[in-house]
Amino acid sequence: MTKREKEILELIRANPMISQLECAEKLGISRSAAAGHIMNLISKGYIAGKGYILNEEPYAVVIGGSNIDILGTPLASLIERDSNPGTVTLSPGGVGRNIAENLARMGSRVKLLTVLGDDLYGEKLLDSCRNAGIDTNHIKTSSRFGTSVYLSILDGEGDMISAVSDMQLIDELNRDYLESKKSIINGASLLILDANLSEPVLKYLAENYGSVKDIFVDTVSTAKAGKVTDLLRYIHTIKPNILEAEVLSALSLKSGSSPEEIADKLLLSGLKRVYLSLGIDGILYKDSATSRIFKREYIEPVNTTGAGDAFTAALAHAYLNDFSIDKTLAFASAASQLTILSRDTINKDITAEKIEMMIKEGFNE
Ligand SMILES: Nc1ncnc2c1ncn2[C@@H]1O[C@H](COP(=O)(O)OP(=O)(O)OP(=O)(O)O)[C@@H](O)[C@H]1O
Ligand SMILES: O=c1[nH]cc([C@@H]2O[C@H](CO)[C@@H](O)[C@H]2O)c(=O)[nH]1
Repeated sequence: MTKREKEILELIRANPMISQLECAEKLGISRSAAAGHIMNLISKGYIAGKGYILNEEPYAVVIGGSNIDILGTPLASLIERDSNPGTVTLSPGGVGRNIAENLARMGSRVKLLTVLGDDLYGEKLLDSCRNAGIDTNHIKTSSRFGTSVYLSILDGEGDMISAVSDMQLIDELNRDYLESKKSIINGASLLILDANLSEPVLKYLAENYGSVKDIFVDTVSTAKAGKVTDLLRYIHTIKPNILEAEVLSALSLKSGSSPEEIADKLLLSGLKRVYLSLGIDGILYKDSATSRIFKREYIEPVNTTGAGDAFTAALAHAYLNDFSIDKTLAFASAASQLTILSRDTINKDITAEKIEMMIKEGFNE
């Protein structure tokens, strides 16, 4: 398929009833040229029939941050305010990008809307996304700031001690860019956002798409979760950990609220489904009719970074494939477990089949 045919196919995918003239105008070519490309797409079998109805799977659109993760792990217990011998590794990261990569590796179709710097890290991230099977055609590259970086120090157990995220570039993921991707977003079966996005962008997406699309949100961190507090009514599914849920609900365990009460308060806002992640204690799920606690056996983590992102991706895969709530809980928890067994933020071996196997046989086999 030529680049031009690809562009036309994207337009038709987003709007199967689009006319030749509209295609031509959007691409700045003549109507007859557009007609020629469409004929080629028909003869190559990409267009199934009149009306341009395509035979294709539904897809998710992920809109969020991409980072290079630099993870330092000391060989012995960390000595603060000192230089610790250990290992330093680089891996592709960023919550939105991680969700997209996990989702693609699970076998779902996914298009990523993110922004990368015009530098080596940006190229590395673009490659990693392509290799994972993400549709990268709509990613923005900007030379205004460098590619975002996340720097984290882990303890001997693979748990994060502290981290700094440098993500100024996310401001380039702005309303103008998203307006230009309207047709891609409109064609999505599911919209997944992360709280790396700026407050105005989150508001714009929630207000414009919340009533026509199911929106999943990953709250990222306690520092960023607060950006979606006033948008909960537009959100279908959210997966905060307990600290992020405290920010969202303005309740706290310390002042006597239980995780159930915190989840209930979030549901009162109009949100449909809450997966409250409790770390090694598992997950509390709540919707207006159901409440469940789900916990798998404890496993010794290698690196817990990215466990939550794999969980959100698995929720999305389950949604796109109509899993029951029970199956969703088992699937998403097993996806997190596979992730914490990997040294990198993403377990490159993650597939839906591997996750199913983990559910049946446990992690030893
Ligand atoms: N050591 C462990 N053993 C078994 N399951 C675990 C373990 N750690 C995490 N999990 C599973 O992974 C899920 C998500 O983990 P966790 O609560 O650490 O992520 P999070 O805080 O939501 O996200 P993030 O990765 O962004 O910090 C948990 O709900 C649990 O099901
Ligand atoms: O503020 C942020 N901190 C951390 C991340 C990313 O979280 C991932 C782990 O869950 C990791 O890849 C990091 O880049 C982010 O996107 N924004």
